[in-house]
Amino acid sequence: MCRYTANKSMDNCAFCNADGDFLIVPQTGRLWITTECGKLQISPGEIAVLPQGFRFAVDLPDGPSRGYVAEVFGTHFQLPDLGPIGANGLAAPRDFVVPTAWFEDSYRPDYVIIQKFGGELFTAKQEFSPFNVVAWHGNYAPYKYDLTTFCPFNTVLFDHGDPSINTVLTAPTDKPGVALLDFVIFPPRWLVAEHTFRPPYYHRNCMSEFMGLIYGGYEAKADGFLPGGASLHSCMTPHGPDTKTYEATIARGNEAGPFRISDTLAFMFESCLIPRICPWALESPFIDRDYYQCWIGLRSHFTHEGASAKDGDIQNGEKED
Ligand SMILES: O=C(O)Cc1cc(O)ccc1O
Ligand SMILES: [Fe+2]
Repeated sequence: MCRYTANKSMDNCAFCNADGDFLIVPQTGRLWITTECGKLQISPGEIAVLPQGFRFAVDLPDGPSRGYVAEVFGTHFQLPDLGPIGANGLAAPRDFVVPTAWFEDSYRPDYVIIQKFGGELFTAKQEFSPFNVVAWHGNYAPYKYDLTTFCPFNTVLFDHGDPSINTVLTAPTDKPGVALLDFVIFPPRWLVAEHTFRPPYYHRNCMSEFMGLIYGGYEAKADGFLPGGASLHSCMTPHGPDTKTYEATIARGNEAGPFRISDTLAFMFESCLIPRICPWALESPFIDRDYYQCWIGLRSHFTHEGASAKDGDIQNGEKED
């Protein structure tokens, strides 16, 4: 999982990932992607999956562009099992779009194919465009998906559900319920839970969570998490809402009515693997070394008031020996 930035369209060259599948999440600037199956044009708010082995070239119609990419090995993305949700909900198969065949039959001297294989890049030269497929059929193809067509399900009475309820696509492992990578979104939606702390709970867990923001703000971060930014909470690293969000939520109390979270689109790549941070990222001047400050000042709002002390309870000020 990583972020990408690009300032130049690919010229007379194509890329091919022999290792795994790419999931691309643009945040700024459209991507016009030519593949062997045809063209996919994606805008921020849409995603594309470029499966292992397809050659593709990317044009930047809006100039400089950035976003996020996840890569999975040894399996492919699929829709999550809907379980008790039943037949319909979350991402619907009808909203996934595959390209229509498109081809160019031209002489292209010095056309370069860049192939990622075993984590290394190899180049080969040829004299023709790789986009010479006149027609295709089958069920292994690049595709795109518009995240606004996602139909969220969530709590309608109490408690905060696991974010996996917002899974758009999952790359499974052999262990049921444990994903190599879940692509989860936090789209505009209604919050209605009663007697519930509605933002994400404070937690640490066995999955590693890489988050990005496509537009707007994120419900757990009042400050410091901006569109285009990213956070990583690796396996068993405690995290949760920043102090400002926590205090604002507590101040609203139990009587907060239905509330619509609008103008926001955050997402998470959630993996059972532990991401290794590359030196390039660790040395980046853009690392937020003060990130922990967002939790400074967190204080307990719990009191013993109203609770009758039982024998054996430890009272404030007493010491346990
Ligand atoms: O950490 C996060 O912000 C992502 C997240 C959101 C949520 O609603 C519940 C759990 C969780 O990890
Ligand atoms: Fe989390």
